[in-house]
Amino acid sequence: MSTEGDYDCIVIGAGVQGSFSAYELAKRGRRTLLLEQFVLPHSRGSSHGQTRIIRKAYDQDYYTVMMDESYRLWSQLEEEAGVKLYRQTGLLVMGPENGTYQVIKNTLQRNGVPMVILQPEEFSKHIPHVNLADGDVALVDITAGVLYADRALRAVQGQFQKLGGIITDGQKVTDIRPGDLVTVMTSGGVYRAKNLVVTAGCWTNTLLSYIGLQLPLQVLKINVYYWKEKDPGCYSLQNRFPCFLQIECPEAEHHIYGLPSNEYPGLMKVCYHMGSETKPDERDRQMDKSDGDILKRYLTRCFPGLVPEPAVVESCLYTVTPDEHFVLDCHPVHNNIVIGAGFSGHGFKFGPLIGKLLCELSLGEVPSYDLSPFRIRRFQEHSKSAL
Ligand SMILES: Cc1cc2nc3c(=O)[nH]c(=O)nc-3n(C[C@H](O)[C@H](O)[C@H](O)COP(=O)(O)OP(=O)(O)OC[C@H]3O[C@@H](n4cnc5c(N)ncnc54)[C@H](O)[C@@H]3O)c2cc1C
Ligand SMILES: O=C(O)[C@@H]1CCCC=N1
Repeated sequence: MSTEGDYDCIVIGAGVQGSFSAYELAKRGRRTLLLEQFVLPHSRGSSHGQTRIIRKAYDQDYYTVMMDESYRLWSQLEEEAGVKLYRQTGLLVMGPENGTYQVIKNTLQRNGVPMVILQPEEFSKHIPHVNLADGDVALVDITAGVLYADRALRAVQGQFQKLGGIITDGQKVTDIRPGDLVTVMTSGGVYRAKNLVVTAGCWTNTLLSYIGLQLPLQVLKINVYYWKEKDPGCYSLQNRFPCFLQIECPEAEHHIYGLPSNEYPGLMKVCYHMGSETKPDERDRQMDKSDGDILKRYLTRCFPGLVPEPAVVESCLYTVTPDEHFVLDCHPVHNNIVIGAGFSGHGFKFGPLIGKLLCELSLGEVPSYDLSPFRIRRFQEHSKSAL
């Protein structure tokens, strides 16, 4: 058993959201313990892997507005840690003129986000090697790009430790006792703190079951596919190929997205924004790869420069809420317990801001943004509160 200790705050889960929350708390002078069940770094949750998309192209204003600050916080971390975490590539958004594409375009315009609308007749001049589907239109969110995910986790955890924060990995939290001092039991010790932040990704409901709460969260296994370029480099970051988001296409019910080839030379990451249900500890027993067939059909039609057979397949997990919006809130009864969950496959880019917001909630401050879209009580009819 490790040494017991009292902290101002304990954060459970060292994924992107827990790591940034711990870092913010330490920056604000709080003695903070970050607990992680696996030995770090690990690839069993949602935050591992080389890359993520960062963008302002959203269908809700509040995400676009929040991204303004998130970009600034990412660049602050880059400066503090002396590492490059973001590469601007732009995000090519393609889809039928009406529907989600139009909503995203309106949001970008309303919020003055720099973008380029590509006329179909000049599309291939700007974006070679891509066939814009008949009836589709396209724009580029200029602000968007690639975040180096694994590197970002290393950077934020390193900065947290430099501020005196303690990371205890390889210790699974097995019970939580609420109170003025919250007691957290792990496989290796017992810890106490005035405040607790739960950022446990797909395992959130297991942890919430110790404190009388359940959220309507669905866990999905996402197959992360890389596809070989026929002409190496033709979709590469070095050749200024952008990230892309394909909305509403005949092959797919859900979005398809991709990032330029970079981390594995000659391979481009293209994935389906949907997966099959799993339990977090049984991810590798979920073998459904039907999304691969959807992607093959789409790539054959729209990305003729890729071999339509996956070259590399990795795995990752989404924790999805019914409306795909995050959960950022205090526990309904124990207000010294804060929950950050349900990032629904789009939370990485917000990491630094989520950390700041969860820190503000934890310190009892008025949060910097209106958090009503992220409240637990929106799930009234879904939530199985055992309180
Ligand atoms: C394939 C894929 C592509 C994505 N693409 C994008 C993208 O392009 N842009 C974007 O913005 N977002 C993207 N996302 C989403 C983003 O990566 C997630 O929203 C984010 O990583 C969620 O982080 P988290 O900290 O909530 O969860 P996690 O990273 O899973 O962290 C939770 C941590 O809690 C730990 N934990 C759980 N239970 C316990 C316990 N009992 N005791 C101790 N520790 C515990 C876990 O081990 C884990 O390390 C993508 C996600 C996936 C899977
Ligand atoms: O959040 C993102 O940018 C990616 C791409 C679109 C679907 C989900 N994640």
